[in-house]
Amino acid sequence: MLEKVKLGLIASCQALEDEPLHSSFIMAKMALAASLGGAVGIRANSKEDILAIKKEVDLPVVGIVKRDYPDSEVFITATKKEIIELLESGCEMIAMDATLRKRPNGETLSDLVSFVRSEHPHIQLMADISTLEDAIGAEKLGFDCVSTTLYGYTEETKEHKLYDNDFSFIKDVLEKVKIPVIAEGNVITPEMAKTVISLGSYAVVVGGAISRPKQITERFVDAIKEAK
Ligand SMILES: CC(=O)N[C@H](C=O)[C@@H](O)[C@H](O)[C@H](O)COP(=O)(O)O
Repeated sequence: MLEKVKLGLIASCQALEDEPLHSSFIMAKMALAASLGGAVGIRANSKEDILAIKKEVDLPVVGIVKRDYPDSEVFITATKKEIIELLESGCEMIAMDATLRKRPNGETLSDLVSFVRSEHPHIQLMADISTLEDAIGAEKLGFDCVSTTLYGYTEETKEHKLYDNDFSFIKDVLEKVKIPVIAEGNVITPEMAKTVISLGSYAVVVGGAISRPKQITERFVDAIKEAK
């Protein structure tokens, strides 16, 4: 998958149960629209959505399963159960939370990586990181790439947005790891996408700004309010 998405746009097509567009049919159509627009890869949540997307578009998919657990804050591909679902989905790459936080059931990131590597070596692995330490740890564990997905979404980083200080977080990650760094999270304009690629990101993932109409609408409404 990595070869196919180099310097390109990965469109994240996700809608959770509480979102208006929650539907595998709609996510597959979103992916089709993204594909027609020139996206080179899709990021998607759940086996059902990925199966539907795979029928609609011929693009590589990075799959996740979002699931909440009572004993952990980790919710993106948290345990082996989610990995097994993704292995049945036909996705080319699996992304998982690669923060240093405790996982549910006492499972460990290193065991999950070893499981995929030993049993399914053709599947590539993306580390969803929130800090520099996460990125360095993920590279040591043998991930194929890191994505800045969780920067701004953990207790430790919640005050930050990816675009803060001219994308200083991405610059730091790019300096510290050799594996491809993918820019993801709050890339909300084409200019921002261009910036992260010029900084050296391997590819860029854009979600809400493409596939979450509620979020896009709110941005327009807020801008209009400022003009009043
Ligand atoms: C933090 C979290 O749960 N991120 C999720 C990860 O898959 C998605 O909800 C995001 O849409 C995705 O990361 C892309 O980011 P943005 O939608 O900001 O372009």
